[in-house]
Amino acid sequence: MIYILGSIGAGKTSLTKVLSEDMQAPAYYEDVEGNGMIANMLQKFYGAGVESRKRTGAMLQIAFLTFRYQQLKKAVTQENAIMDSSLESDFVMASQLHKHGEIDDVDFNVYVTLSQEMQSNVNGSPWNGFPDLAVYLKIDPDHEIDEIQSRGRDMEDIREKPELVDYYRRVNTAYRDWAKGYTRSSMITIDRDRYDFMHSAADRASVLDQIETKLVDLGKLSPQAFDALQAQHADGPISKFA
Ligand SMILES: Nc1ncnc2c1ncn2[C@@H]1O[C@H](COP(=O)(O)OP(=O)(O)OP(=O)(O)O)[C@@H](O)[C@H]1O
Repeated sequence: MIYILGSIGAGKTSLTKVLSEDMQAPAYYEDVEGNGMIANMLQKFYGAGVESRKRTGAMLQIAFLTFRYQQLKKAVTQENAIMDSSLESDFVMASQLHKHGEIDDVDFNVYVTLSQEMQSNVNGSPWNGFPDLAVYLKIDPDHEIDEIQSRGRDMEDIREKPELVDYYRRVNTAYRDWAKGYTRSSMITIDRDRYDFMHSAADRASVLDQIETKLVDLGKLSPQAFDALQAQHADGPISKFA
């Protein structure tokens, strides 16, 4: 299993798409628009800044947890399944809400217990329930805000809600801190300020090489399969994303 992690708008969904198409591997997405339960919760969560986060933060995390668990149960049975969000990324989000007093201690305790229970239910499955590789998309906070604005979701818009800037910066910091202490699997960091894997074919090939080289090191991709992918990058089928 491969987890893609990074702060809001870092490009997790895009990278998941690029990598899964390149490797012909199964992909699991957040699917904000397609999942009514999550979409409705997010509208409430973003609705009125700190107040709405306090009111709905804990229940939003339970909603994400439920959805993620449904995905994880399936993903653990597949080789190199790629997840653009995970129990791991949710934990980063839930922890920063707790740290800032938007989820109280009692609710956070329920959340952590439930999350651990879900994790333990998939441990022991074919690929042990934890990822083989975490890919961290590290992005500068100002660049991140540009990306969030340019995707144009009303609920995330800082022109409507300038106070969201603080929230975005806080999440960015939470991911940086998380990356410093992460030990549950191998991890590589992709510099999102340097590589634009959506618009540059050369950057895309470079990012894919970094990830796939690591998968070879981990024994999750054979050298022969890697060679074939390298040739594929040179031929350019992945340029269709440009
Ligand atoms: N556990 C969580 N707690 C709170 N908000 C979350 C959580 N997981 C996701 N979200 C929010 O849900 C929305 C998810 O949208 P989506 O996955 O399309 O984007 P993203 O997480 O910003 O990733 P990407 O890097 O692909 O842009 C974002 O606003 C994100 O902040």
